[in-house]
Amino acid sequence: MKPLVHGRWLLPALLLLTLSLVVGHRFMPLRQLVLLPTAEDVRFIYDDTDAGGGNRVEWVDYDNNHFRCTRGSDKPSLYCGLNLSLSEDEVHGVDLSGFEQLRIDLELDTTAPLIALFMRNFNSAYSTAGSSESAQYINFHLEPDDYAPSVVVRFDEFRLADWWLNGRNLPRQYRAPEFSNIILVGISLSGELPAGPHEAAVKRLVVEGPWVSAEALYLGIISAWLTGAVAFLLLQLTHHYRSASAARQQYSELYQRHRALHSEAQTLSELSRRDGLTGLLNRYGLMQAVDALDMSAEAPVSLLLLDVDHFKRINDRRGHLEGDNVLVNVAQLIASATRATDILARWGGEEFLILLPGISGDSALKRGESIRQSIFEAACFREKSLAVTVSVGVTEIRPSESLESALARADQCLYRAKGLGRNCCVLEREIS
Ligand SMILES: Nc1nc2c(ncn2[C@@H]2O[C@H](COP(=O)(O)OP(=O)(O)OP(=O)(O)O)[C@@H](O)[C@H]2O)c(=O)[nH]1
Repeated sequence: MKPLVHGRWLLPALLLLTLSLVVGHRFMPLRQLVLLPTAEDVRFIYDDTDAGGGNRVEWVDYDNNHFRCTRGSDKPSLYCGLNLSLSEDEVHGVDLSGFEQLRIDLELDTTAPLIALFMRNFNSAYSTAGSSESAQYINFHLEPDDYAPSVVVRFDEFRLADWWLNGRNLPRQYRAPEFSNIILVGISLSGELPAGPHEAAVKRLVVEGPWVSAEALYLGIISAWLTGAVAFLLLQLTHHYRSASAARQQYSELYQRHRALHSEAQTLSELSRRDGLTGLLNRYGLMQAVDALDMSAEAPVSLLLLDVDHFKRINDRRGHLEGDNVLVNVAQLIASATRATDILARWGGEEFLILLPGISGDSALKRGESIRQSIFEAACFREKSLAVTVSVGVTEIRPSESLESALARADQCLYRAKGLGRNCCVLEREIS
């Protein structure tokens, strides 16, 4: 399974993306909502005549929101301005809470000491339908130094007017400006207007704010990182689990193969030590068995060298296959006449070698005699009218003597047995 290579690039890429979002968010163009002019804007001008004031308002150019306030000198100057309605029923307004500032493009020709920008927010918690006066009055006063063709006022600069707040006994949460349901936006030439005409044209009224609030952005980034981290951990866990399973599977397969090879090697090793026809040890197997034998601990150790008599004749008369059978039967007879601790080997064609640990030369002679007898009388040969006999050379291996040396003596004994007419055993002593 491939490791998660792409993970190397993913982390720097995500860090870069996060950094870009955090930094880029500050420089992203703001979302805008144009309040004026719009195709269906509803606006009207007003003055303080009914309140006993001395200001008179009139349109100079309705299409361009251009109005004039003329101050009469005999009465007080209260207010005079232009309102923009954002609600048909003065109850359902526009939610501006996602915005951050108000931008107003103005053309002014006035010496008014103040220009009030204001909004009204309807909330049934403190407002009554049909009474626009009950909607929150949120305002900000521009002073002459602030007058400019384009003025921006942040929402956090707006305040609730004291005259609206006083006497209402509102709970604390309603004593701060709300922008969630604005039903009216207005501009008013305020303060003590100098006598004479004052003109203002509202070219454009726009609210602006980020497409995504900083709070939502950071929350989104944190959520994305947390989700990513959990997903990454899960992927890692799955990856490691699969790798571990694959490794376990591989280990198990290798172990099975190792066991099969081991058993095969044991079989081959065993085969390499055995004679293919009789199943007795071959020369190589015998040497290994002798190497493993502690001669001094097992002393005395005797050696029998046994040869089938006139075997060539058997082969010639009964065929090679029958000759093989004779060799197999002789091996079986030898095996059944010996102990498990004795070491049996096929030494050559029709020659067998028997090592008898813990057995002296005299006892070995008796054993050789017993083996010779059992072969001579074997029913398996008599049944086939086969006269199978063996001659045996017997010797006791001397302390520290090599096998080759003892074998040479046993061979002499065997030669002597053949000379004595075969089908007999000769002990080394008998020829010395
Ligand atoms: N069938 C068979 N014959 C074998 C095998 N190995 C050797 N021989 C034969 O054994 C015979 C041994 O003959 P000789 O060495 O002349 O000995 P012998 O006929 O037994 O005579 P003596 O040893 O003097 O009694 C040969 O003919 C070999 O071909 C074998 O594995 N199978």
